[in-house]
Amino acid sequence: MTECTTIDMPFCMYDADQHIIHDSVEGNGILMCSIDNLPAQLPIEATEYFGDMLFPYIEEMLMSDATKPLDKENFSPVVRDAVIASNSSLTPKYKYIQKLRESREYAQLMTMGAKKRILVLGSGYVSGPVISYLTRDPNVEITAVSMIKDQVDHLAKKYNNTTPLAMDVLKSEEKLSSIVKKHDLVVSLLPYSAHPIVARKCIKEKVNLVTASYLTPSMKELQQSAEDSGTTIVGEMGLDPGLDHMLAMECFDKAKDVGATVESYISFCGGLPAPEYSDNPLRYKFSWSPLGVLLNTIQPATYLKNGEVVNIAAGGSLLESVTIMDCFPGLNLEGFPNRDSTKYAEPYGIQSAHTLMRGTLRYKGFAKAMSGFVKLGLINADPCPLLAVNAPAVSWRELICHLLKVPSSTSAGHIKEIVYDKIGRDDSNLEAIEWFGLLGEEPVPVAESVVGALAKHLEMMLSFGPGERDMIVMRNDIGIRHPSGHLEAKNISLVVYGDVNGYSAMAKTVGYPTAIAAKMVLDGEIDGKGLVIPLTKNIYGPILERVKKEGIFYNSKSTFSL
Ligand SMILES: NC(=O)C1=CN([C@@H]2O[C@H](COP(=O)(O)OP(=O)(O)OC[C@H]3O[C@@H](n4cnc5c(N)ncnc54)[C@H](OP(=O)(O)O)[C@@H]3O)[C@@H](O)[C@H]2O)C=CC1
Ligand SMILES: N[C@@H](CCCC[NH3+])C(=O)O
Ligand SMILES: O=C(O)CCC(=O)C(=O)O
Repeated sequence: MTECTTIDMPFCMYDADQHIIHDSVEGNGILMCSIDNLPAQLPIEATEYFGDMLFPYIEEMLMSDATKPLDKENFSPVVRDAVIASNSSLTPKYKYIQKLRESREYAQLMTMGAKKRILVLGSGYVSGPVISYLTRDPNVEITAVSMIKDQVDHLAKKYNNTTPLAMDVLKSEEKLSSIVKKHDLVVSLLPYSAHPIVARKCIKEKVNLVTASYLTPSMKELQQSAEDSGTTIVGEMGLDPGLDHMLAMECFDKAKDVGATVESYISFCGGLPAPEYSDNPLRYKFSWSPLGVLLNTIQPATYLKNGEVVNIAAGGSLLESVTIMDCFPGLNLEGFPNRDSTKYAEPYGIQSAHTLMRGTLRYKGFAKAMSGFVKLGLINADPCPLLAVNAPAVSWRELICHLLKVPSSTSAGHIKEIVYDKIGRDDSNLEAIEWFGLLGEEPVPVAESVVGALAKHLEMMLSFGPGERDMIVMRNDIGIRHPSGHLEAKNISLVVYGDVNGYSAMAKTVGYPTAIAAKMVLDGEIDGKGLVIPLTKNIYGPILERVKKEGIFYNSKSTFSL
């Protein structure tokens, strides 16, 4: 139907052979009635009858408690049988709806025909270029999945051959399996903690998987089962980790080819606002998962410096190990170590290096302001029932009182004094805490943890506005000893700016390598089984070449000394 019939003209005739609609009820065709304003046209008797039937049940419905499980409610059978969903699940009588939905989605997927199907999980900061790149091939069909329907619907409207699907991947594992099975490849751009669940489904269904995320211990546990099932699981395929590995390996392999030895490797990378948009106390705006950014500040770190292993404890100590970085002298940068760098000595094949360090770059001032948040207990991922969805709302001031174990009736001046002591009586840190409203009356967002709430709060204050852009800066410094005895100090710089009102630099430098790798897996260009990261020439060679076509360029310089 191209339009609805009306109360005055309730019928029309559709002649499918001729593909014409006419008002007459005579002649060939199907008699159609598609009035779209029926509820407003119900006769008054029907409304009254319905009201009379409903009335006896109103009181028990009003008195019910929606947070209680259905079987704990004292409902009459009529009301109980009318409850379609309770506590986020369909009630037993209505479980069939899930089956109907699945068969509809399955039918939709099947209409995609003989094309290659890719399941893209997550529609956050870096997903755009992944879908954009993959849908350039008209033979690729994407199913884009995320929790919020509007977000995936938006992606589906923006890109060709993209079908949206809103679901919570972690709450519907059975459904996830059935969807994975219907695809040729999965690209997971979910928060990294979700990847092992997705990877297990992929292994079970023998569907290859690509992520931009670190291969964490729980991913590494899957090595054997992935190999046994013949599944390829590509990880660390973004910017950092990702392009950093590829640029390093290209350099190491070239050094080895000429009989040289790599003595040191230092790699720093930062996703930053372009300098003109760094005007806040953290000098930072989010271009990728805010929770990921915040949690990274309390990770432990290990690196090798001049032959000595340096360990930095978890809980924020790395913010104290910050150093001024002069690698891009026009930028006021600082750097701190990122995770365990030493574990790359072997996969990089540079076991003899005396220095091996990976780190994070920020504008100067980030680490100090962030350390104030750490000291107040705001970067804490433990479950916090105080912030649960059904708990009474709390303000940031009340949360700070709770974290500092002082009564929330404490006067504003006294709270400020206690906070000031807690952060080492640092004026600029106190200013930052006030700037972000953390002593104010604004309600704390609902979240599973304090850091989850802070991530949501900061994301609202530190996102890129219209016309603003981000940048990514990466710098690899490599010391290479040549057979002649000369030491080559080689630096590789990668600087990319976001497109104003287009893709961010982070989305491009994470999304394009991920998408290129996904296409390579799909086309059999990457065919290793088990866990794969981009350290071999057959992988990094084509990717480093292909990202150039997407505007991602790097340059290198060398100086030699004896
Ligand atoms: N290697 C690298 O250089 C980089 C790696 N990454 C990694 O890439 C991945 C994507 O990053 P980014 O886009 O910044 O992350 P975001 O946090 O912006 O996006 C995550 C997406 O996953 C969705 N999601 C979260 N939980 C579920 C769930 N249970 N079911 C369905 N959908 C869910 C989110 O939906 P909603 O928005 O509704 O919550 C959102 O669309 C992350 O793992 C990140 O760590 C990111 C940047 C750089
Ligand atoms: N380490 C850099 C880049 C991270 C990109 C995501 N892995 C930063 O935190 O800004
Ligand atoms: O996805 C991950 O592994 C974590 C995010 C990340 O890449 C990082 O911490 O730099």
